[in-house]
Amino acid sequence: MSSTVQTVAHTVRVRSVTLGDGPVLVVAGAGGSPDGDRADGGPGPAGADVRWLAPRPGRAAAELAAARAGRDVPVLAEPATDADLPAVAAGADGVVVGAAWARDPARLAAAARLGLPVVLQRPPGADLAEWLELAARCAGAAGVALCEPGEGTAGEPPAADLGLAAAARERSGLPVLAAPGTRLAAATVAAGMDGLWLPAGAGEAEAAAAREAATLVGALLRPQSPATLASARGAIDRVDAALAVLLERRAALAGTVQRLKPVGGFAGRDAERERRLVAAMARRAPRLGEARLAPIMNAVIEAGLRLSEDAPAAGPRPRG
Ligand SMILES: O=C(O)C(=O)C[C@]1(C(=O)O)C=C[C@@H](O)C=C1
Repeated sequence: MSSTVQTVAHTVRVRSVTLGDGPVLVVAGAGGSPDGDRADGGPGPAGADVRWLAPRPGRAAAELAAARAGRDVPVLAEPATDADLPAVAAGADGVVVGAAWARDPARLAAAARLGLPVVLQRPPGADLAEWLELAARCAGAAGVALCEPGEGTAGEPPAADLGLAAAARERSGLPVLAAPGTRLAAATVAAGMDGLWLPAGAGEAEAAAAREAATLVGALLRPQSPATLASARGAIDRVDAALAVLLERRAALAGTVQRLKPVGGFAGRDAERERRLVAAMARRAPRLGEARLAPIMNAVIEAGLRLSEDAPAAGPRPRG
């Protein structure tokens, strides 16, 4: 593939996206069993930042081409056989070394030599030392990212060992993807993971939950240092998304307070309470400080009071 693939320290560039710096990426597609579910080039869930394809033996070229058709999303490919490597090199933006390949030194080396970024899954039962030792053997790769697939429970998609994945990230400095299963998207982002890996079979709802966790939890917990206008605006958009959720929640709570106070609304405004909440916020936002926060919070408070007058029933009813 003629796509640009480059590595910056601790980040791995996969065509148009970067793992390890910037937003948490949603990676969706194949895998999920020790051998990797071999999938066709179907569309995968909408909203994924990266596709993960496990082409069937001998069909890598055709299935990669089908996966690319109509969607400008970077594609990772998990080869089935050694004979598929040239097609992967030609048609994928990164190569996945799945559990079935990771412990085969010749195959690991051959995958790394393709010159693509490598996504190295932790083989079943591998401890941190073994996983990082395998990563160190990826000479020639255009960067290495780790993927923590977790162990499956009966009837459930696998969920990552987040403690192990976080330790791998800290120890190696490499970006790490981890499988959130059906319930741990927010926890996976909070654990510092750089990508959420949704194995084959994940539907639109799981992809949407992953995207939401990447946006909201990422905005709160993931430091960003964007270098381009587009990436800086993307980071602002994520922070604004989190702010919107919090503002809506705050307005509902303020509405509850209005119904609980002896005198609610603008008539019951409490200047001392407002001053104290601004001072408390300034301790978490020292660069903005009280003087800049005060007018912001005044606008927020007044919007809440107006909402409680316009739509008094919209908030939750106080209990007891
Ligand atoms: O805490 C209260 O008394 C409220 O009515 C809530 C609230 C707010 O939105 O935080 C709104 C108006 C008051 O002047 C102070 C604070």
